[in-house]
Amino acid sequence: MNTPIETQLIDGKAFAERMTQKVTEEVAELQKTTGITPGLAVILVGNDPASEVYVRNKTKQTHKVGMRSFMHLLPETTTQQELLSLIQRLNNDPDIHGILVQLPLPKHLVADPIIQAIRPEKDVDGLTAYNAGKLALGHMDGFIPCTPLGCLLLLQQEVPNLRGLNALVIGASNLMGKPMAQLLLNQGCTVTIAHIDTRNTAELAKQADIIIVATGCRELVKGSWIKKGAIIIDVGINRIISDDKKIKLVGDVAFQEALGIASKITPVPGGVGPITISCLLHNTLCATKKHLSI
Ligand SMILES: Nc1nc2c(c(=O)[nH]1)N[C@@H](CN(C=O)c1ccc(C(=O)N[C@@H](CCC(=O)O)C(=O)O)cc1)CN2
Ligand SMILES: [Mg+2]
Repeated sequence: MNTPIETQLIDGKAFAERMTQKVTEEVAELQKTTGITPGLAVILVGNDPASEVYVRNKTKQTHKVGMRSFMHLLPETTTQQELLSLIQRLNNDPDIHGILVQLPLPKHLVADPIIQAIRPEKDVDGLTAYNAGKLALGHMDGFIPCTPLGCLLLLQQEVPNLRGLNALVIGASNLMGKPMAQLLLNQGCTVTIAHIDTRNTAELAKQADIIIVATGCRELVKGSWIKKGAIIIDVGINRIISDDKKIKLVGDVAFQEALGIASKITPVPGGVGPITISCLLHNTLCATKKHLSI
């Protein structure tokens, strides 16, 4: 008989609060000992409403931990060259220790050359070829993209030894799926990556001890895909109109179906999302310390 098991919710919000508190203490200590305040520059091009919310939260939390925030809100009409010139200016500004270009960029801009223009020492999003290459080589001292780093920290809290576990990463973006797979590989997991052209994702999921999903397809992962006792990390954030006509956030996992089958799951909202910004602040603090060689 298929008896349901108790599914534990992984509280990302509480984890993020603890992490942010630690960054706050370290920023105060750094200021006391060196007089230096970490500075984070965030660039947002255009008016994507979700990006505006994320960028506003980044500014708010940057101030809250005692760092300086340099916000660049650019119009939709910004050209590739204007954006590259701004990045050059920020690269050379000694008050700025971290630079981030909020993604996605408007369609007329080509994201990769813009991201690659960021000096690797200020690339707190971990998206330059240098930092991605470091991670691919198994080095953990480069900058690691914030969302996969947050997922790894949550997983390590739940499962101290990940060695030998079967992990399925669904989604292969540079921001999430690819670095996530590298991180899990570096932890000793047997990693499979499923993506848009994968034909048997459900079958792969049934073999997985850990499923990490970041596709933007609402409720893609069904209860029937999940092995009993698996751990699910849901990175998806999809906005839907609920029966009572309110906007509701749902993940890439059919949450209700997963209950009773998964041993642990991150909820949406309140799972992975909040840790993304804590990891950004952590990376900015690390960038400042590296700059000071401490
Ligand atoms: N340059 C980058 N662009 C983007 C990144 C990134 O790491 N670097 N990640 C996402 C957006 N993002 C931060 O930028 C982000 C996404 C979600 C959350 C969050 O707290 N989510 C909440 C729900 C909030 C809501 O949408 O109402 C949750 O899941 O509980 C924070 C940051 C894409 N772009
Ligand atoms: Mg584009």
